[in-house]
Amino acid sequence: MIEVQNAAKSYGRLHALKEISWKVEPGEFWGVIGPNGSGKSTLLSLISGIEAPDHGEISLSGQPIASYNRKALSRKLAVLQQDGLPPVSFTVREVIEMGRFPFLDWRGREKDGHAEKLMQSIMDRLELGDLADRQLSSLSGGQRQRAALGKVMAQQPEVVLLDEPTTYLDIRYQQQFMELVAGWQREEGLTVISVMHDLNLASLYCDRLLVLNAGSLVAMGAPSEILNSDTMESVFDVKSHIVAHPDTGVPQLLLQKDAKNGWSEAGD
Ligand SMILES: Nc1ncnc2c1ncn2[C@@H]1O[C@H](COP(=O)(O)OP(=O)(O)OP(=O)(O)O)[C@@H](O)[C@H]1O
Repeated sequence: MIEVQNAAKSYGRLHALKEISWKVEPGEFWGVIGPNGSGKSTLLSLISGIEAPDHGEISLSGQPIASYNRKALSRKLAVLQQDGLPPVSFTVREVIEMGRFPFLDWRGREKDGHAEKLMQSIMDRLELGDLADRQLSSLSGGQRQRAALGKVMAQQPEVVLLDEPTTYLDIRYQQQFMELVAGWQREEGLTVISVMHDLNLASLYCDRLLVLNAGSLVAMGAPSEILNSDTMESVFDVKSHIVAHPDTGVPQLLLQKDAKNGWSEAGD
């Protein structure tokens, strides 16, 4: 589905990404993890075609990303940022309809006769019915992010790129958001690549994790292969305990308090 071959990107003298090679198969759910500034968003911007690599190749369904025109790319791939929609005066319904842009003909008319049904099913699924006529500027961050997901769903892409999509959400909305994406992915066989800062969420929802550190790809594999105390220390510089999730067995991270900061159990 997506192939990244020796892709590198620098900003001035800073090597944001150094020779990354990576293959994503259709229907996989990948989490991209790594410390601040490790190149996660840069990798996503190369895959989405927003930026071009300095060298190397990125292809989607066997064709270079750069060879797609905007509409053709939008039918294949959608991007959702951490703050997916600004608080503007468009209503939720209008914004979700904007997701249909790649499917409009030259007169701005919908080519797909089932679009109305699709809109309704998205509204129902995301429980946006009551918010449909509200302006984005009157919604909470969590509600706006649900509307942003609706817009991306209306786009009916094959690949979704999510850049820290749950950053501003409270714990309930984080879970709800990831469940909605996971349900959509299972039903449609969607390919998902999500930059994640919350490693426990990443472990719960992603099939595979790609780890970046200082612009280099340092590990990839199932969460059970990746999330261990050694990686946490070498990549993230934190001391942790890894425990198995009682329901699913996937690794979950517990931070250790840092004794270097002068704290000790005995309080001395
Ligand atoms: N447009 C740009 N111009 C200059 N430097 C940039 C630009 N975009 C990113 N960088 C730099 O490239 C490096 C990687 O940035 P990137 O945003 O990809 O990291 P990240 O892993 O997504 O970080 P975070 O977790 O903090 O969001 C950083 O040092 C960043 O400052």
